[in-house]
This record gives sequence, C-alpha cells and structure tokens, in this order.
Amino acid sequence: MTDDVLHAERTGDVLTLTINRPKAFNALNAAVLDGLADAVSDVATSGVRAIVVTGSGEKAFCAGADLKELADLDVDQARVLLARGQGVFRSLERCGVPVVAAVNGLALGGGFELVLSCTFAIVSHRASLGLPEAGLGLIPGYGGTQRLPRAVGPQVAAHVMLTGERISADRAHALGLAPLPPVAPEELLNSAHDVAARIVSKGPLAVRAILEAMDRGRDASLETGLALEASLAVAATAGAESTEGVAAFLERRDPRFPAPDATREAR
Ligand SMILES: CCCCCCCCCCCCC/C=C/C(=O)SCCNC(=O)CCNC(=O)[C@H](O)C(C)(C)COP(=O)(O)OP(=O)(O)OC[C@H]1O[C@@H](n2cnc3c(N)ncnc32)[C@H](O)[C@@H]1OP(=O)(O)O
Repeated sequence: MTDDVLHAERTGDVLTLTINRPKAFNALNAAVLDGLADAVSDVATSGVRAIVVTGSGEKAFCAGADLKELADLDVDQARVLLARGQGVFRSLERCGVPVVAAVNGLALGGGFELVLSCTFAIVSHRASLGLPEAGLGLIPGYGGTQRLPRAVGPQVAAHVMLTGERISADRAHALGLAPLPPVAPEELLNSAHDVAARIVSKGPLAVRAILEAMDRGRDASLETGLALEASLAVAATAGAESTEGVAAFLERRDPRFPAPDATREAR
C-alpha cells in the first residue's frame, strides 16, 4: 500500500482510506490509484467488511486527476491512465463490500467520479461536487459521463458536466447523491463509520448479494433483474447466514453471523 499518498487504517472490520496529498488538494495521481487498487485486491482475503474513503485536510476530498501528471502524458499514456482509473473505480464498485465516500470538501473531476463509484456518500457541509473537465478541454474519463446520468438523471448530469457548475452538499442530498443530510465537518468521519458499523452488523453475504444484485441489475431489463434477484435470494435462504438470522430473531437475540468464509464452506 502506498501509505504516503493513501493512508489506510483498519478499525475492526472497517478499512478507512484517506487520500493524503493535501498540498495538491488530494489530487489523484497514479500512486493513489495504485493504493486504491491494492486496498480493493485485499478485500477478499482481509476480512474487511466495509471501506470508508475520504480526503486529508478540510479543503478537499479530491480535486480530481493530477493535472501536473496529465500535462506530461502522450496519447498512449493517457489511454493507459484512463483504463487504469476506470478499472480501479469499477473494481471498487464491485469489491463485494460497501464503500462509503466521506466527502469532506471539494470533490472535482475524478474526485467526484470516485464518489460516484462508491456505494454511497456521506457529505459534510463543506462538500462541493463538480465535473470541470469540459473547461480543460477534457471530459470526465473515470466514469462520470455514465454514472452521473444514472444517479441524477440526464438533464441534471448534462448541466453539471457542460457548465462545470458545482453541486453543494445540500443539493447533493436533494439530488440523491447522498442518502443523509450534510453533517458538520467534525462529525463526518463518525457519521461514515456509524453507517459502516450498521452495515457490518448485517449478514455479510446478504450485503454482498444486495450489492451484486444492484450492480448487475443496473442496466438489465426488469425481468432479467428479477430473475437475478430471485437466484441470489434463493442462495441467501439456503445459507447458514439466514438460518442464524431467523433463529436469532425468534430467540430474541442479536444474530452472530458466521464469517463469510465459514458461511461459504457451510453452504
Ligand atoms: C495536455 C493535457 C493532456 C491530458 C490528457 C490526459 C488524458 C487522461 C485523463 C485521465 C483522467 C480522466 C478523468 C479525470 C479528469 C480530471 O479529474 S481533470 C481535473 C479536474 N479537477 C480540476 O479541474 C480541479 C483543478 N483545481 C482547481 O480548480 C483549484 O486548484 C482548486 C482545487 C479549486 C483550489 O483552488 P485554490 O484554492 O485557488 O488553490 P490553487 O492555487 O489552485 O491550488 C493549490 C495547489 O493545489 C494544486 N492542485 C489543485 N488541484 C490540482 C489537481 N487536480 N492536480 C494537480 N494539482 C492540483 C495546484 O496546482 C496548486 O499547487 P501549487 O501551485 O504547487 O501550490
């Protein structure tokens, strides 16, 4: 893990990743992307049940791709970087555990695209989201043109990308980019960890199956999505996790869900 630019801290089942380039407004360079990729590749074996991603300092979550790094790229290098960024964000989206973006400030360009590839965002009052690429003669290249229209609808997405206008924390909540109202900056990480802890208390395979159903069903027909949901739901009912969950309810106690590997072996 490239700890200097992406700080990783494990607290129980929750991994907190902090983009740590405050002098560059936490801009995404290749090393940060590598750190995110490392964190995702470790999820399957590390026992991590939720990830929180945030930015260091009070000004920025992430100000986007590192423009100083971009300025030196030729077309082939740009193609490689684009593929790298899209691949890392897609792997984050499909890592099997919830990824909570704790948006502590500016989330611009690739920074906003990182937020969009997370499961959901918790925003502080300082959060401000934007896609300024068109003003640079670029376009959002880490998924923004695809995820933002799916998140807020094509008209709002087009307005954001074509004007570069930023979305305030309150508007992000109103648009559904953040499920909860903005929180005080000093409460942001606590709020993100509270949400992560609530999810970690649920059945890990059920959480993974819900994320999979949503991801694979996103662009499917309703019929296909319902069939996918049914197959995942049957798998959940056949597993040790649901046996424990239902038994705990009937015995009026908190469930003690088996670790995912144990559950998988029991199935
Ligand atoms: C010829 C180019 C070809 C390029 C081909 C590349 C193709 C491959 C693309 C791959 C990526 C595609 C997907 C993502 C795209 C993007 O994210 S594009 C970038 C989008 N982000 C921005 O446009 C934000 C840029 N920054 C700003 O607008 C401002 O800096 C700010 C964040 C609003 C802060 O303003 P202010 O408070 O006035 O501080 P500044 O003086 O501007 O900045 C302070 C220092 O921080 C550095 N910095 C800020 N943002 C970045 C950044 N994104 N990359 C690198 N560095 C950044 C800034 O340079 C200052 O540094 P110093 O001058 O050294 O102090």
